[in-house]
Amino acid sequence: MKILTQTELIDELYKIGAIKIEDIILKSGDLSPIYIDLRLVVGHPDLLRSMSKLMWSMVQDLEFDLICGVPLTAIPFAVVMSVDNNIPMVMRRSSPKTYGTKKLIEGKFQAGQKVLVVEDVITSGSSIMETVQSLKSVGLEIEHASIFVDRGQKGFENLENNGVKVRSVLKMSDILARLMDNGIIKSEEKARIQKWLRETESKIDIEPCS
Ligand SMILES: O=C(O)c1cc(=O)[nH]c(=O)n1[C@@H]1O[C@H](COP(=O)(O)O)[C@@H](O)[C@H]1O
Repeated sequence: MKILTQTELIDELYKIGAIKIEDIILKSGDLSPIYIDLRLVVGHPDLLRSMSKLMWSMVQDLEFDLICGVPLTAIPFAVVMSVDNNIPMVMRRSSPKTYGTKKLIEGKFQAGQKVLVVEDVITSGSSIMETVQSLKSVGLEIEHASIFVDRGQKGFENLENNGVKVRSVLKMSDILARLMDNGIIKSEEKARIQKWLRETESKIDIEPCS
């Protein structure tokens, strides 16, 4: 299987409509001029596998016992990483079940085990922190997160300040540079998007977590 290079990957993501140069409301409520929609990747199994292999290559030197994808979009990436490398997975529910076992974290684990958290896109890092807190509440330990796209706003810094080190495959700056190289955006548009990303960054904070 051919592993895509960074530029091939950006071209492919643009081709399937996963990189959108249009105003879209973020989780934060801000209207962003660019949006990365990796939910579309499940419709392209070769691309999903290629992206998961790249995510794995960024973290394979680290020590962890389990993998946990942030629900929902990162779960397919976490499954491929788990199956390809024979590392067990756990799954976080958005709220504990009110029936049956009433568990928040599903799967087989023991307190003290180290979990690699997997996420598709980070903006503030708040989605990762919600999963990290749930994992910690059952005694699991989290040191690292594997991300596909870091929007280059404050997520990296917010997560590091909360004890989670981030390794990402792509940064928003790589995406913007490639979109300009292949003529999809012009330099004025790139500058406009970069200005927006810089200006909104100062508003992006997350609560410190214990
Ligand atoms: O809403 C976002 O910030 C966001 C931006 C983007 O380009 N793509 C995208 O998928 N998102 C969503 O926002 C989440 C990450 O935002 P944070 O929790 O602020 O880091 C991701 O899990 C996505 O659900």
